[in-house]
Amino acid sequence: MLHEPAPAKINLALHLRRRRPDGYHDLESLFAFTEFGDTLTGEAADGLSLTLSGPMAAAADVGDDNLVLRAARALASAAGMSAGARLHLEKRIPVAAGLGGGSADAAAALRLLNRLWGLGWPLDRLAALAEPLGADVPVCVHSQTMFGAGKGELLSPWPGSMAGTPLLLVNPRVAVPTGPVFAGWDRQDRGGIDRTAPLTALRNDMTAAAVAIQPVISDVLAQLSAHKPIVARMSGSGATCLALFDTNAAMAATADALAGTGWWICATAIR
Ligand SMILES: C[C@](O)(CO)[C@H](O)COP(=O)(O)OP(=O)(O)OC[C@H]1O[C@@H](n2ccc(N)nc2=O)[C@H](O)[C@@H]1O
Ligand SMILES: Nc1ncnc2c1ncn2[C@@H]1O[C@H](COP(=O)(O)OP(=O)(O)OP(=O)(O)O)[C@@H](O)[C@H]1O
Repeated sequence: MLHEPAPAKINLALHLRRRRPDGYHDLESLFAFTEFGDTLTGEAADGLSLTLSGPMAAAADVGDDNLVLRAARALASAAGMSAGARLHLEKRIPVAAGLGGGSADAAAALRLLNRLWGLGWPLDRLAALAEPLGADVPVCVHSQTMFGAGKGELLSPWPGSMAGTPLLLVNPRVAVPTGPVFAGWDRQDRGGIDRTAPLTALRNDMTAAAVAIQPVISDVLAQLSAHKPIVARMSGSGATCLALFDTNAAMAATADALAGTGWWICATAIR
């Protein structure tokens, strides 16, 4: 039995640049990954199957459309073989939450099946195959802090490590679909990411459009900011917001203070 972690993705910064003729958006993002995530397990089998368990399994129960299965079929087809694997997903990442959950699962499937089927493909080759599965899937194949441009698939290394930095994730238990948030962007290019700037000088340009759809997101950001984190910011298209802290004690105190809200709260760290 093979095990593969599917770390949740966060956008420490997300700067939108322009709407493209194909309807997608060129962006710049500082992507990072968390110690928290889903877990995919798999073993050899004749046909392809997927079972789900875990706190968020119901929302990810989308049958043949599951990104794990779509990734498996894409890899088998590219490798010229028939897809055979018995897969199981422990689903913990909230769905439609800005944490790239489905993308993380698709990427985990590519890494796991690359091993199970003895393909030996390098990560860059898996990431190229991942592009049609979703804009976040290539970076999830790497699952490490990276700078992304284009739709998010033009990846380059981010110098320095933030691994171990205490991180709080808070989702007000509302699902936010990605497309409508992009559509609500005011199309003002506020500039790309200055790689030498401190995190606090960077932005998530999707925040206003997401707040227009789910106003509770501004409450989450206000409550996190009140506890003086290094930075508090929405991730992706929301509604999950993240806060980075200097110490685990400061993170835990903030988690305690928000416990009464009924929001989904996850105390973790950057991986
Ligand atoms: C918001 C982010 O999560 C930030 O990391 C990503 O840009 C979105 O990644 P994703 O969910 O994997 O996106 P996809 O599944 O490829 O696209 C969902 C929808 O978002 C919009 N979309 C996505 C990525 C992008 N660069 N421009 C877009 O306009 C498109 O309307 C698309 O139909
Ligand atoms: N394994 C999966 N886990 C979650 N959602 C999946 C999965 N497979 C397919 N989906 C579909 O993908 C949709 C988006 O879910 P996901 O959690 O990936 O989005 P997200 O957190 O909004 O991502 P992003 O950070 O890119 O905005 C779901 O509504 C669901 O229909």
